[in-house]
This record gives sequence, C-alpha cells and structure tokens, in this order.
Amino acid sequence: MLESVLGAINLGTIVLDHARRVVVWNRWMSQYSDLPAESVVGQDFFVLFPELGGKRIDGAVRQALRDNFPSVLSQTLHKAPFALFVNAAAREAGERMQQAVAVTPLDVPGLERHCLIQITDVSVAVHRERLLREQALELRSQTFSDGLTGIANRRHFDVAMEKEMRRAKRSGTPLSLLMIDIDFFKPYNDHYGHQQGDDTLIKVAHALAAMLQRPADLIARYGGEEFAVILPEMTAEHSQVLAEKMRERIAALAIPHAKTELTGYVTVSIGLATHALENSGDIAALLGEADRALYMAKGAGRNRVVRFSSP
Ligand SMILES: Nc1nc2c(ncn2[C@@H]2O[C@H](COP(=O)(O)OP(=O)(O)OP(=O)(O)O)[C@@H](O)[C@H]2O)c(=O)[nH]1
Repeated sequence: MLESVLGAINLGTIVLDHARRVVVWNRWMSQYSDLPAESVVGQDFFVLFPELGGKRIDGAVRQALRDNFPSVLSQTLHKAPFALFVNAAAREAGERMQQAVAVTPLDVPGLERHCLIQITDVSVAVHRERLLREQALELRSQTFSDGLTGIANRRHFDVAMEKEMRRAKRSGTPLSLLMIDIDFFKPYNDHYGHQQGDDTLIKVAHALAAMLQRPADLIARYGGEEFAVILPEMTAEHSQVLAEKMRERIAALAIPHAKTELTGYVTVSIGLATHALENSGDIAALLGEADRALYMAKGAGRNRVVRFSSP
C-alpha cells in the first residue's frame, strides 16, 4: 500500500540514510529526473549529484541528519536546485522545473536517523506570480503616465512637485516651473477635428519631452492642452533660456494651424516662475505664479515666454 502511495503521489520523494545514501526514490523523481530508482538507490546522494555539494540543500540534509532540524529552502533563493524537467522540450532547452524543497529528519525505529526530501513543482505558481508582478508594474506605470501622450500625468506631477519642493527647501537650491499652453487650440480642434487635435498634442508633448536632459526634470500633461515642466536646481535665467528654446522648437515643428491669429503654425505660450532660497514658498504659490505668467503671455499676444515677477 505504501509503495503504491509513494508511486502515485504528485511530489518528489527522496529518503536518505544517515550516510546520505538514497533509500527511497519515488516514481515522480524518476519521471522528472529521467533517472530510474535502480540507478540511484544505494548510492551516495552527493556523489550522484555533485552540483548539490556545498549548496543549501547539502547544509539542510546535514542539519536534518545531525541536528534533527527540518528546513524549507527559500523559493526565491533556490528556484531549481535539482535537474528536473517538466518534459523533453524543457530538458532540451535546459529549463528546469521551479521547485519548492523541504528537508525533514526522519526517525526510523531501530535505525539511525534518516532524512526525507520533498520536492514540489511550483512552476505554475511562479509563472502566475511573474504575470501578476508584470501586471502590477504595468498598472503602476499607467497610474503615473498620461494615456494619450505617454508623458507623466497630473498625479505624477503632484508627487514629483512635492518631492522637489522639499528638496529645494532642504538644499537651498532654486526650483523653476514652466506652464506651457498651446495657442488657439480650441479653434484648431474645431477646424481639424478632435483626432488631429490629439495627434498634435502627442507631437508637442514628445518634442518638449525630448528637450529635457537632466534626470530630475519632469514634463507632465497638466490639463487638456496644458503642460507643466518641473526644473529642479535651475535658476530663473536658465529656465528662461530653456523655455525660449522650447517655444522655438514647437514653432519649428511647423504644424499647420489655419485658425491661429499668429504665424499659421501651432505655437505655445509659456509662463515661468522660480522659487529660490529667499522666496522659497509653497507649491500652490509657485503654481499660481507660473499660471499668472502664462496668463500674461497669452494677454501679451501669445507665442512667447513670460517670467513671473512680483507686482
Ligand atoms: N484634441 C484634444 N483637445 C483637447 C484635449 N484636452 C483639451 N482639449 C481642447 O483644448 C481646447 C482648449 O482651449 P482653450 O483653453 O479654450 O483655449 P485656446 O483655444 O487654446 O486659446 P488660448 O489658450 O487662449 O490660446 C479646448 O477646445 C479643449 O476641448 C484633448 O485631449 N484632445
């Protein structure tokens, strides 16, 4: 009965005696290792499988036999200690079965202590776990990026802004913010249609994003056709130079705009504000200042950069 059970059980079962010789090697082990019981029983386990010598399993067997101490091998550290393959194709490709291994001391009446090694196939669980992890990463990136343009979304902007404002205050470095808005975008949409409006938003977003070179610089889609750029450790003067280049770059894209009152091409207006040590304030104040500068750029004729200065 016990032999039948051992043969049918869906688990690798190995028993070693006190001298680490194989006593039991069940059918599951033969099937996935391609080694029949006859070829292994009676032999020193670690001579049969020299690659396991000195590894965690070696220590676990030693602990079980000598100290009567059971172990479960960490699945993350020891994914596939045994050369077991789910099928011939996997063997061919060298892809080992993912394994969970437990080593348990076994007291056999009248004999010295033995140890039992149990191996479970966890390939399916590991695969599922990997999928879940990938999905989690994907979801995370979706919650932080704008679905249309692929740049950071408003939530990402808010998180980055908090972080950069804290950093600026701590280190006493300046923090600049640009607010960029496409000019006459409503008439653009009305004339060319929403789909082409979307395409233009994407082009503008990508052209602006390509101009940022430092890792901490961040461009986000702040609203419908409005972008915000966080520029840590950048003075008002430098930010103004960059903003001017951005404005020129969008004009140079030469995206036709039949309904603009300006150049005949898509243009942007940019408001700029900087907080430095002396006026380092809160996020709402910085946003308000950049917004006010953008409003002034619009009022002054659009297609221009305006730097906030206190009245
Ligand atoms: N295609 C498209 N249009 C959008 C999107 N989000 C906002 N808009 C449009 O952007 C336009 C914004 O227009 P307004 O803010 O009124 O201003 P404007 O026409 O750009 O004029 P000024 O900003 O004063 O130069 C509106 O027509 C919105 O429908 C979007 O995701 N896709």
